[in-house]
Amino acid sequence: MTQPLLELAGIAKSFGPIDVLHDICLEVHRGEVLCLLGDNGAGKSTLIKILSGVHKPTSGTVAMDGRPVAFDSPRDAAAHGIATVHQFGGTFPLMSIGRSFFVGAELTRRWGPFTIFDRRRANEIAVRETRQLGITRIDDGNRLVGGLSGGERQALAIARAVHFGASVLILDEPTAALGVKEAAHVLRIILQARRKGIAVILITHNVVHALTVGDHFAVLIKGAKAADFRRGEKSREEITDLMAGGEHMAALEAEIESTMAVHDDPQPSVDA
Ligand SMILES: Nc1ncnc2c1ncn2[C@@H]1O[C@H](COP(=O)(O)OP(=O)(O)OP(=O)(O)O)[C@@H](O)[C@H]1O
Repeated sequence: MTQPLLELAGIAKSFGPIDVLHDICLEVHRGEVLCLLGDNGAGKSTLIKILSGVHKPTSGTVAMDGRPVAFDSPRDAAAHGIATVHQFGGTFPLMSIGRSFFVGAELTRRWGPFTIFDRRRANEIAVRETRQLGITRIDDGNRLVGGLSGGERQALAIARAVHFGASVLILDEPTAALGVKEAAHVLRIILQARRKGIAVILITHNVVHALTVGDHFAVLIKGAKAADFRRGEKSREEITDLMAGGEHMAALEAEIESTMAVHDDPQPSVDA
């Protein structure tokens, strides 16, 4: 296989006496979707915070294109091409679409002796880039971000990351708060980003969503990598069990069903 775009070797993270991540080794390639799976508290957010420059690892190395990198801040990680989109798109509800698209990288133009924000061009680009991802309902860059649906906000945030040249796109639970149709749209956008050669890291609790778009899967259990496999190597049931920390969900399901059966049993009728 080609050289990974992103390579984690022996990453560990402790917060004081609390060891949260242990010896995580992972490779992410261009044009692939890595699904990072795991139960609540498994360490997924901590790992992506290391990748997005929020936390520094206690030990271990991160390399991009074979060269070690260390991120001093989220801005530094972004400068290395790592974009992180959070559950609600991380956008600003009271800003217009165009302005939020260019936040931190304002497009300007001259107006007499002044330099001012180029609202018309910003709106034009934001709308065009988002529409290119198939969100055709976004047609006016002056609209407030707060008026967009959850899926549209995700699309806007992903379009922004793509526009600013992200090579790694980290999506933290992008479909968690969405209905079926909107989630499908976001999954389609993830595939579009993959087609552009972007390495996508998708954090999700939804096995169906992961299986729909994932090429590669890593499961964290209690801060350690418990499994690392490629599409087709494990069944949905096996993945669900792994995500539940290795406990057999099938056994739990059978238990629930038998309890429900007792409750559903029709009461014997008492004839007077
Ligand atoms: N700053 C911190 N200080 C101490 N402990 C922390 C800190 N951040 C995270 N932890 C602990 O690390 C563990 C992993 O947390 P993390 O948020 O990374 O898990 P997660 O897999 O993202 O969970 P979820 O799916 O619920 O978001 C948890 O037990 C959490 O309490």
